[in-house]
Amino acid sequence: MPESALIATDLTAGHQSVPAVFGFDLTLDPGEIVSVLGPNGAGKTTTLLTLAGLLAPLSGSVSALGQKVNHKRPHVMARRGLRLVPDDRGLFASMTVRDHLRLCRDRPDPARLERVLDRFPVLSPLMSRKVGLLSGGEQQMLAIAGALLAAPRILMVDEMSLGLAPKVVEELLPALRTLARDEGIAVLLVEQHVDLALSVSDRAIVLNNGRVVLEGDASELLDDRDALHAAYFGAEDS
Ligand SMILES: Nc1ncnc2c1ncn2[C@@H]1O[C@H](COP(=O)(O)OP(=O)(O)OP(=O)(O)O)[C@@H](O)[C@H]1O
Repeated sequence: MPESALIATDLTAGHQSVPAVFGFDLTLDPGEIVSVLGPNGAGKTTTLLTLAGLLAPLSGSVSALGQKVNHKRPHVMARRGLRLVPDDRGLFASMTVRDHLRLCRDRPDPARLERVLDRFPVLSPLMSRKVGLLSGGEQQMLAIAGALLAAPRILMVDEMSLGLAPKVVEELLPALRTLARDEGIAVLLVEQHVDLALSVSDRAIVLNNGRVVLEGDASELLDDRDALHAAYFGAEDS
């Protein structure tokens, strides 16, 4: 068995000492895609930021790539291969696309750049354009392309489908599935598009009010509409 890419144990996470996520456990393996789902304010982004080392846990522990995540030095984990695409995309608006992609690479690797751009052909003619002038969808593709260029071992994406045309999402998500499998990247997605996320994931976790209310095999959850509905909106009285 390969070593797990990410392990979170009994995590309590929140902001300014106010907890928003309680008792969260996760084991994420290389090549696996797990989606974190749930209604607005459920605690998905808080969880992701804490797992990525950008927010200190209030209690519990997180280890990634065989090392305890040091929340005071998140760049160390980034260098080891943990990449997060935040929901605001984290781009440099005044740079050109070319310079932005250059910045995303630890080491120049033209072959990898070519492979990544193959997945995002829309970016190729935009290399000289300023990032701030790209459309929302183009910016999202650039953010994901930039994260992939760094050859991540763990990739976390907050709201991947945000601003993307449905057709693009339909192509991008399966491409992510292939990448995860071929390169052994452990992927954690936060997604509002439940069916899309489940269709590409191995497992899913539904948070509501900061607590895990449902988790399991993605294909089984996809078939269990009642359980999903109850996880989002609460069980109806019979
Ligand atoms: N910077 C912050 N300071 C204080 N509270 C915050 C902060 N960010 C989020 N919260 C609170 O933490 C809780 C969880 O928010 P979070 O953003 O993690 O939810 P989410 O599931 O990602 O929501 P959405 O789907 O709407 O983006 C919410 O009650 C939110 O108001």
